[in-house]
Amino acid sequence: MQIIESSAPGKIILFGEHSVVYGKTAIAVSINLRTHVKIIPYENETEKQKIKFKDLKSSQKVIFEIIQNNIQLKKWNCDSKTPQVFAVIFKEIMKEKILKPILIEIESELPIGSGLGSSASVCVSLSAALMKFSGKIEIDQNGKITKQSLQEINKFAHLGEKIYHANSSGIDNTVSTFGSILVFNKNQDPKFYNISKLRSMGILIIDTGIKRNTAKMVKIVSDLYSKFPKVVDKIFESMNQISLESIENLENFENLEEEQKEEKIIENLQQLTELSHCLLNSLGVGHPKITEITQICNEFGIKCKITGAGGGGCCFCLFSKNQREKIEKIMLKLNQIKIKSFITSLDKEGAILI
Ligand SMILES: Nc1ncnc2c1ncn2[C@@H]1O[C@H](COP(=O)(O)OP(=O)(O)OP(=O)(O)O)[C@@H](O)[C@H]1O
Ligand SMILES: C[C@@](O)(CCO)CC(=O)[O-]
Repeated sequence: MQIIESSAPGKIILFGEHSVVYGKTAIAVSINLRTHVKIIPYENETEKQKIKFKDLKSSQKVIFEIIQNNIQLKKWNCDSKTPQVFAVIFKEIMKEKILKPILIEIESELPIGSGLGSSASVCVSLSAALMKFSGKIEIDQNGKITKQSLQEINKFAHLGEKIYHANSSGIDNTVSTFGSILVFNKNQDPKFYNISKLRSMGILIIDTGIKRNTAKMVKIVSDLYSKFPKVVDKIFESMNQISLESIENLENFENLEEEQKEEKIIENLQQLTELSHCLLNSLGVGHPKITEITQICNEFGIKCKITGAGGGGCCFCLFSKNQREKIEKIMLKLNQIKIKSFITSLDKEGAILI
């Protein structure tokens, strides 16, 4: 058997994190930082699967044993839920198939537990690789995974995401599976926009360095919602409206020249990200470090927003070609106070096999 390799992107949520869990519309985009999975035939040991987290400490190596086609977690000296996620996706995809011993390696370009969808990209790339391993994946004549197989990958990946946090809306795995600009409502079919609409848009990612856990942040919002349902629902509704406004914005300005049109769209998106950020703060998922970062960005007239669950992790600024100089100044200033930042861009590619 040959080595199987897959990858899937991380994401930022432009609008509607948290409210999306309650059935509101949100917008996410895939970014060009990816998680890579390798399945390597493992010749020496029989009846064993190993999974290696290249980004986590080497002691956090897990051994699975297959006993009568059932996966047992034999050694699990690791506080990540990834072994459990792997076991569930593996069982679901492999079903009754005879298993060959394999080594699975997971490695990511994404900061982990930081709002860039690291867990979803693990679930998606793992599902894609295991689908290939099981021989169930369909590839079209351009060598791409077919839409139908992507839908299956997404379904398996969502099972994994639900282990990381039970209340997963499915937005992170969906954007990681299909890529592009995703309009997501968990009660409707997903809709995608071509990223050529925002070809020149840059994204500055700023990492507070504060690790947090999506499940805990989702719980904070759910507690607030239980206490003040009428108030919080109004906040969710405003967030929903911001998403709808941004879709209109993407579809507007047909009468303008391409470049002017993109400038206008980005300008409006920036204003909407500021509104969205304030609403997230009101839900209790902000952090003093993010407030400090937001103020620095404001000094240069640039808007900054939380992405994902909040409570630390990463925040981002959207910028147009003309704002590049300001962004570089922000990066310099952040660097002086030891805050890491980097520039990335949209990536239209979702899950792929290499
Ligand atoms: N490269 C990786 N290798 C192994 N496990 C990983 C890797 N990346 C992420 N994980 C798992 O995902 C968990 C982080 O998931 P979590 O949902 O809290 O954050 P996130 O996905 O980065 O953020 P968000 O859901 O807000 O976008 C980690 O604690 C780890 O268990
Ligand atoms: C916080 C949240 O809305 C987004 C996490 O990236 C959770 C979810 O939608 O599953």
